[in-house]
Amino acid sequence: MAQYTRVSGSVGLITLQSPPVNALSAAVRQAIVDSMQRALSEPEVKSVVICGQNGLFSGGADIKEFRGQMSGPPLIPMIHAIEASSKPVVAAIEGIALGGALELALGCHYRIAHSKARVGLPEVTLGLLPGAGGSQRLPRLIGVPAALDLITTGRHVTAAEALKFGLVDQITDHNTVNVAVKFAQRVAGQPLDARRISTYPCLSPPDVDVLFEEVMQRVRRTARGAIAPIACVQAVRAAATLPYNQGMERERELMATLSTSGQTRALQYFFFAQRAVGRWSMPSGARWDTSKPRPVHKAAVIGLGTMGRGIAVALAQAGFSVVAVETQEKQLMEAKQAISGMLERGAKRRGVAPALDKINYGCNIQSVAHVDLVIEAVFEDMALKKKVFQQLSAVCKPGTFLCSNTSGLDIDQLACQTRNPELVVGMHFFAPAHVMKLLEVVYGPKSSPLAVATAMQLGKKIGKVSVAVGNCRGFVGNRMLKPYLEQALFLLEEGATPEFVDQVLEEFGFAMGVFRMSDLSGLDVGWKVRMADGLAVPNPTTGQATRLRQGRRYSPLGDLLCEQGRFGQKTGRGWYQYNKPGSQVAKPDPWLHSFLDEYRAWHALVARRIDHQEVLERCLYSMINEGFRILEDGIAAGPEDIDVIYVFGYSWPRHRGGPMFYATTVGLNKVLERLEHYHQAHPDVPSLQPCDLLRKLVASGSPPIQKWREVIKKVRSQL
Ligand SMILES: CCC/C=C/C(=O)SCCNC(=O)CCNC(=O)[C@H](O)C(C)(C)COP(=O)([O-])OP(=O)([O-])OC[C@H]1O[C@@H](n2cnc3c(N)ncnc32)[C@H](O)[C@@H]1OP(=O)([O-])[O-]
Repeated sequence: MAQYTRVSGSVGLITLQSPPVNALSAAVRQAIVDSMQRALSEPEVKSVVICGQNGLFSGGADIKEFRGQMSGPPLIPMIHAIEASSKPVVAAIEGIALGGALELALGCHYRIAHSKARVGLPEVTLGLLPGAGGSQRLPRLIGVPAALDLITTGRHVTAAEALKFGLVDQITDHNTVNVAVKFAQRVAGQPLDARRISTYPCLSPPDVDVLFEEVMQRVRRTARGAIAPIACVQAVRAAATLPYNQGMERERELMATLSTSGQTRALQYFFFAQRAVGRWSMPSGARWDTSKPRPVHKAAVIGLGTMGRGIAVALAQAGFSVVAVETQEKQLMEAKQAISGMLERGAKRRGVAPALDKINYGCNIQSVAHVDLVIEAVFEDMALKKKVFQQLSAVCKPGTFLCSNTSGLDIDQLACQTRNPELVVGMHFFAPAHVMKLLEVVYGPKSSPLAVATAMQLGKKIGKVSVAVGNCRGFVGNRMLKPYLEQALFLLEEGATPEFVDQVLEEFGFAMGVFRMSDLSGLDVGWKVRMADGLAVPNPTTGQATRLRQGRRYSPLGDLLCEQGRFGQKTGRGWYQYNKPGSQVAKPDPWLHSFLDEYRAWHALVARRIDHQEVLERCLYSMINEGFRILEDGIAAGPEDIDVIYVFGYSWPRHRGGPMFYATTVGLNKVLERLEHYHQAHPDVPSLQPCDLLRKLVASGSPPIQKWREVIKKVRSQL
């Protein structure tokens, strides 16, 4: 809705009213059209101001409406009518003007923004382009280079930056609507021809072709298969090379292609999925809206290796007082230097003072006695972690939350070491912890809703997307990674190369294929875990038995590489070779190819030709199958949690929505049928055996992903 009032005698004020973000729903658009007609027909009204209620201009088109048939007046003619108005129209921008809302403001003759407002055209992040004239008006107003930047990245800019670009005419620290109304009174009756952006020529730099070529190359490189950024460049190019009307026609064509693509559906799903994970629930029935967090003022990090350093930086940068503890004197000094460097570089990038004084260092666990929350980040060794939790329980003041950054160990075993197991949760950060957005908050059977709520809130405050998950080996992310890694190794045994497997996965959209990723993370990490589990054994014998461990098929390939000291990038050798240890440029390694040949000969395996489809299906469907098991087990509350974890923590291409959403685009019946096929071919690989939930979803007609929770509830109630 929108409210129309007359203010100061001669100004028609249109206030958008559609909580929570005044999105431009059909009702809002209709109300704008009606209000404009009224303002134009009332002789007393000399000018118009458009604003949004509750200090928020608008979050743009109503994304929920994209799912169904559009109704109500379309945005394009509505904005054209505003621009063509004979009375000046001023946009009073408070809070945000994003997407269609900024396009609406670009149709106005003037734009006045509050100094704290943010504006942007984030349509690209939803798999779209600014398709209500934004791709044609913005370059005409602020020039091609700046428009290309804003439209292809979707980034929000501050009012100050918008003023610098000429995107807004004025910024104010005062009541924006009042300022805009006064402004509207002043400009009433003035000629408007020079204020209609669609009539402006599009000013391009002399080397505009080179610029478009460069931007297109950059976008193709970084898009990882996403089509919207490319369409955005094409639309701006149309603005730069065609008259306005023809440019609008091109915008319409490109928009039509994007809006029917699977990518925009995936990105819209993902937009809501990101918000859904904040509404967490636990199997006990505890929920986000009934569990209050306790404020955390002071936090501690125990163990200052790579993860601990990143966590300390993330906390300090968000304004928390941090006690950083490392018991080895030499490592403490190194960590101190590294953390200060990270804080200084981060502060320089953000143009703020480094938060060096937020961190106090200590080499004794006693120094955490007075903090509100501790994050343990010592080496991934259960015995060591148990000892730390015993010490923490004895040292910390009553009520301190004790969290572990373990990437997969049993939270419950750690909780059992403490006097208050209800205050123990996992906080699984991803490396580098001050950069990566994902945080898995892991609750054990004893974790209280208070502890979960507090960890979730802390995650939010330090800028993480936090997902609450249950306690099991590997939690959600690493548990699903296991079958994916396993299939990749089996494919090598059967005839593929690391380069081919990686190429297929990177073409799918992963930032890195499985082998390049393993080289980056370090092959020794998984090796140590497999040794502790009794899986990796030295000097295996020949024959079938070597490739069977604990009753299931096993590939010792990764162990054999580690036995040769090939730990990946850090040693300069892994699945690839590198110029020197630490180098990131992976090159195919002839040694590795001969090693694979010898391995196959040793085990009497005959290499066969493996195609693109088999690599994708075996790696991805086995991972998706594990995702269904996770849902069945109640470790993740819904598919959105899994998808958010995979996009933010494991570089799953966002335009494919996450593994569970991807399964719906493939078709659940097809995923089931292919899993059955591969399981028949590899009966000793349990991860290929389709899980019950997948079968039940297919049997119930493959409902849309938004309905899965109902089926899951039914499956669980039958257990
Ligand atoms: C021809 C077409 C051309 C135009 C295309 C477009 O305009 S495309 C659009 C271009 N615009 C964008 O891409 C902007 C997308 N939105 C945002 O970036 C952020 O939501 C924000 C910055 C507006 C507010 O951030 P914040 O952290 O303060 O809050 P929050 O994020 O938690 O959201 C609060 C609630 O509002 C909901 N909701 C929000 N926006 C929309 C919407 N447009 N629609 C519907 N709903 C929307 C959101 O789901 C949530 O609901 P819930 O879960 O409570 O039921």
